[in-house]
Amino acid sequence: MERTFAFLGPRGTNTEEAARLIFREEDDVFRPYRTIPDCLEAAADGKVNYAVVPWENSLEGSVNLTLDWIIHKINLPILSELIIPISHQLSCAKREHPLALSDVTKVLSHPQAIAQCHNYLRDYLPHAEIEYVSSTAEAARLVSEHPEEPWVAISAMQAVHSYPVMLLAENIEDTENNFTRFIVLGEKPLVLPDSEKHKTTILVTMPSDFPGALHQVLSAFAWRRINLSRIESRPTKTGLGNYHFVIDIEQKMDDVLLPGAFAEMEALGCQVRFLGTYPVFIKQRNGAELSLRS
Ligand SMILES: O=C(O)C(=O)C[C@]1(C(=O)O)C=C[C@@H](O)C=C1
Repeated sequence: MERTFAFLGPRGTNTEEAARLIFREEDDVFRPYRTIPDCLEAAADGKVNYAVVPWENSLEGSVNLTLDWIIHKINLPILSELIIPISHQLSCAKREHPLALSDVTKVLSHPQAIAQCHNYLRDYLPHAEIEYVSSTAEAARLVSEHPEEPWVAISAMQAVHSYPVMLLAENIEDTENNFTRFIVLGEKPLVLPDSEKHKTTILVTMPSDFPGALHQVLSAFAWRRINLSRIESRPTKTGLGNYHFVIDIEQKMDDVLLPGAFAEMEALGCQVRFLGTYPVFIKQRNGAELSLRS
């Protein structure tokens, strides 16, 4: 049966690579959208079955736009997580001779990608202006459409192959430990391969003026020996100092332990919203195939 996936486009983004790595049925259809909110809204409005969006990067931290849209705008469960290594390539529009780095006036890319290449940019392109665009593939596309301009793009290799650009430098990310987590959201359950690793994500909103609230929330997990892998705070947008907490729990939803922890937090006056319980798939840097970290 056909499954449709919205991804942050245009073709050649890291998000598209992540989506195509895991969803490989013959009938799987991938549709590019211009922004992360567009992807999420397309899934929420039923224009596609699922949205695949970036969620967290090992160098730059959370993708706040994704967090905020999930917290404030849509109500779709997280169905799966994909973690892939990210490498960035520098390219210019196809021309007779490669552009000299000293002649480059502008570097285009997604803000997360620029942040992951700070060292290279400081060392080799300190004179160039930075222009943030909606995705790394959009940067390659824009650069390819302006061959008369001394511009370069930072993008994935797939974008270098997808647009008329030429490679100037390979793997310019600050460290090899550059991984991005992507999540898949949608209304219908997804048929996925088995995974050894699972997570559950919740959103906790504390009552205001409650001394030690965060400590008590954490102790609901600690004394049950439940492992957490991330706590991210985001403003509730109701006033300075008010926060939601997105909490990643290193296990599947169960019948006893997690409901017990959630009930304990609710008894403290916290609101607990369940965002999903899902398998995790990880591609190692040197593995051609998707593999699971044990
Ligand atoms: O622009 C892309 O290629 C994306 O898929 C987005 C994105 C992100 O938002 O983090 C994904 C992975 C990299 O971390 C850089 C950019």
